[in-house]
Amino acid sequence: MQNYPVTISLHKLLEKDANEVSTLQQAFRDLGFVYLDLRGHEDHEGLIIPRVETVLKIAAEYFSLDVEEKLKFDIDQIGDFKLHGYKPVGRNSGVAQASKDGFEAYLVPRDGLCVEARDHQEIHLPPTLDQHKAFLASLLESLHDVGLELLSCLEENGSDGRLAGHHRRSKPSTSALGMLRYPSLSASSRDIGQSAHTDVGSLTILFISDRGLQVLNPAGTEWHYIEPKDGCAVVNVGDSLRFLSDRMYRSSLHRVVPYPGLDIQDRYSCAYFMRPECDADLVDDEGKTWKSLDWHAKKYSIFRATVEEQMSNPVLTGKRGFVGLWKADDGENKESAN
Ligand SMILES: O=C(O)CCC(=O)C(=O)O
Ligand SMILES: [Fe+2]
Repeated sequence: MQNYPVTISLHKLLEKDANEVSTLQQAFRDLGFVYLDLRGHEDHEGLIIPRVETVLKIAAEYFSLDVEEKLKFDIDQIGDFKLHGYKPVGRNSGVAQASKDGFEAYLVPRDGLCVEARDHQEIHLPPTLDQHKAFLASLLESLHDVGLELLSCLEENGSDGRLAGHHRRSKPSTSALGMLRYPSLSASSRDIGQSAHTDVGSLTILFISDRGLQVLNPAGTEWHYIEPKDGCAVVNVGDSLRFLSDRMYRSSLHRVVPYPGLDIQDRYSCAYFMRPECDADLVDDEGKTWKSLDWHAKKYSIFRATVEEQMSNPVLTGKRGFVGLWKADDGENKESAN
């Protein structure tokens, strides 16, 4: 389906085009996903799209290192909140029953790079990334600004700060830039892709090099592929924005699986995970109030759980007993939601 999801122009949003703003709001109520056309969007640091392309090259250089080298910055060993560092392939549960995930990732936190961290610590990156620290920090800032613009457009009562006000530039948050690599995404392999999940934060601004991303339709019956689109990011709503908007905006399940008939090698993605300030209050579906930081920790413990544990836990998916398992014989037009 070529026009799925809808495409929103950042340029028009910046001009406060009322039609574009209402199309964005409707799309986030219905599906929680849009393409965001960033072509020509430039801030004081330059155009966004070429800078993202540079990040993907930096990511390729970094991921080509030996795994032992990369594990010197193991995300599970740096701090308590899995906000900074390297995640090897296979640490999370996978897309199929009893399988493991098929992607490696490096997460660069915003705190310590763009804003003083809660513990006042500076961030030390692996040498391959450290030489690009200022460049990465500036991209984090630019994408945060894009996110703030989107949030202000989502405030229904005319940009009253109700959403953007929980994501102030100068405040610590769990926001981070993720670089991801899927070494092999093929129906014939077992430990592949990324299992069905909703994002923990407010907005994810995602750049993809290849096919494989799927979103579950609002009826919960069918998976749709989201194809890469030139000059566009894929932007989706996460749990925190769903909670902050009193459940008005949808945080949809999505996953990364093989594309029928394709063996994809080295699929890269780059994501800005925009998340609320650490002490923002979030009220979950059971009426429990969480500090944003604690919601983050809770959710990450579920990503590491087995598929069986996930099935009995509604926190990951918002839907008890459903994790959207993929089967190796899922083919074209057969992407059922199990
Ligand atoms: O790599 C992708 O296309 C999706 C990544 C994603 O959903 C995530 O990291 O939360
Ligand atoms: Fe995601």
